[in-house]
Amino acid sequence: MNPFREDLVSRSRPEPCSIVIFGATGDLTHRKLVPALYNLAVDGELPTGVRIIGFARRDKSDEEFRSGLEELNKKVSRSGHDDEVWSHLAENIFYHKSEFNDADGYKSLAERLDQIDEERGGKGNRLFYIASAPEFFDDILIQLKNAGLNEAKDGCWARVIVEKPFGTDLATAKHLNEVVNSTFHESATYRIDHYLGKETAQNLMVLRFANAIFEPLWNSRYISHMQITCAENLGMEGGRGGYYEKSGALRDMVQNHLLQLLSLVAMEPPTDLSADGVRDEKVKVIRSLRQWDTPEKVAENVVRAQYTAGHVDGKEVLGYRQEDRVSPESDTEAYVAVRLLIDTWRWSGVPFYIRMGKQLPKKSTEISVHFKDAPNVLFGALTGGVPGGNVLVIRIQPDEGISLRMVSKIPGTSLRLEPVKMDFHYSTSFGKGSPEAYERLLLDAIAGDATLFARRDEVEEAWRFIDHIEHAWHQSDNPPPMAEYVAGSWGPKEADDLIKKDGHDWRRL
Ligand SMILES: NC(=O)C1=CN([C@@H]2O[C@H](COP(=O)(O)OP(=O)(O)OC[C@H]3O[C@@H](n4cnc5c(N)ncnc54)[C@H](OP(=O)(O)O)[C@@H]3O)[C@@H](O)[C@H]2O)C=CC1
Ligand SMILES: O=C1O[C@H](COP(=O)(O)O)[C@@H](O)[C@H](O)[C@H]1O
Repeated sequence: MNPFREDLVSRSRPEPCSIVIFGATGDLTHRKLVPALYNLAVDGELPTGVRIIGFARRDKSDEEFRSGLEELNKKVSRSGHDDEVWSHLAENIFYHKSEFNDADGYKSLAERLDQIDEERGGKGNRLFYIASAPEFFDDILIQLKNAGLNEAKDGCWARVIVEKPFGTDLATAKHLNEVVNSTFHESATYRIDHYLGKETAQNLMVLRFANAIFEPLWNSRYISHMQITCAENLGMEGGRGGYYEKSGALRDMVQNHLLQLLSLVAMEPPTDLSADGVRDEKVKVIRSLRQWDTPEKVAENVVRAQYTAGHVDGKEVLGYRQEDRVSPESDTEAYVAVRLLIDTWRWSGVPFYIRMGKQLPKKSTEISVHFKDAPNVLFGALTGGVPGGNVLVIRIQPDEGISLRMVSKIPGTSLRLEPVKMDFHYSTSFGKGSPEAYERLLLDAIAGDATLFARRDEVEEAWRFIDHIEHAWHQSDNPPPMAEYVAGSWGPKEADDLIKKDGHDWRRL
């Protein structure tokens, strides 16, 4: 639910509904979606009368489906496993067996949904969650339409959540958008980006627009540059290599999650907090990105790399090209660093740097805002100054929080300066952990609030930017080279050079 003033946001209360999950025997449903619904139930936030209908092709009874979900919920739920809450939820879980392209399966789904509503007093609201591999997205949407399940009936609503990846380039994203919008109205379409559901990502707008002290400084006059880092200490575990080979770091993380974070940190204040009010401003940021539209510009502003064998968390790990389901000649990047410029009045001349990599020393995602140095006229003369004295760090995960680095006098009789840190940790300030991103996002979709979901134009603008880079890498005559870094290190030397060219360094995490 939108945390802001109720009278300023257009959304309704979460209502009873049937949530149909396509791909319900899969990993996402078991590890994320059902545990998220369970946690909402534990916190008393799930409206009574929410039903979950799993749709997949293998044979399973309702009971078998429930017990498989329960087994995993016990392992992964952030609030443990309460038998009473679970059994109440489980009474409302059903399984529907069908192939994604079988028209009869959707006809019988429609009948089953009506029957569940009739027996259990449901209203007929429907939330369709497409949690399948992307090659099935079209089929599922078209079959929903053919079965009339896309239409809101008798004062009820029908909405669709579409999982990532939302296309693999601009053309495929546009095609998918055509299919989605010919099936569901844009206002009933929820393109999920789980980074937008993370607590600190949501807090970005609050930090910027509910505190009078930051916004006056939030521009090229006071900010030297910003960095967005997403470090992961995993490689291609669990057979992910096959998927990753077709994706790579740029498409897997930058096109969606990291450009979404960039748009939140760089957008103008929205005129209101409605879904479109916020998304209108976010899309302007992505639309204003200077395009790296030649191989030369890509070589100058983007670094791609693969890891070689090394050690992460004290364990020996393989190089990217030796990973399961990865080609020994792979030209897929497991690391990317991009220098971005946003051609707006506010950000003229301020570089933004995004880096993302697998098999780095630790898992950490953060945004750092580096302020310009104070004039060097007073303390500089005595001490040499403290360059990079003011940095605001927004920790997205783990240890969610915000810190501000400032320069202080070291106690003593002489004038010596050193940076110190003011630190806010969610866990200690609020005394409780944050909900999982999927909890918040599922509840928002049930409540009809699309603020934290990507709109069609945002997705397409992001692909427009990414496509030029992918084109230079894979389709040009002089592709920029692939760099290397040792697994467990902080990335390739070329990425350090990229930021050093502007006189900056990556923040040490
Ligand atoms: N797993 C994760 O953590 C994340 C996943 N995602 C995205 O979510 C989506 C699903 O991922 P994930 O759960 O990992 O995938 P899985 O491969 O684990 O699950 C695929 C599901 O699709 C069903 N399925 C496949 N083919 C058919 C068919 N022809 N007809 C009916 N059902 C079929 C399978 O059913 P059956 O078992 O009956 O074959 C299974 O339920 C992907 O788009 C992925 O990118 C996004 C973020 C995180
Ligand atoms: O979407 C994806 O996200 C995960 C990282 O998510 P996080 O919430 O753990 O930060 C990433 O590992 C994966 O490759 C990507 O597909």
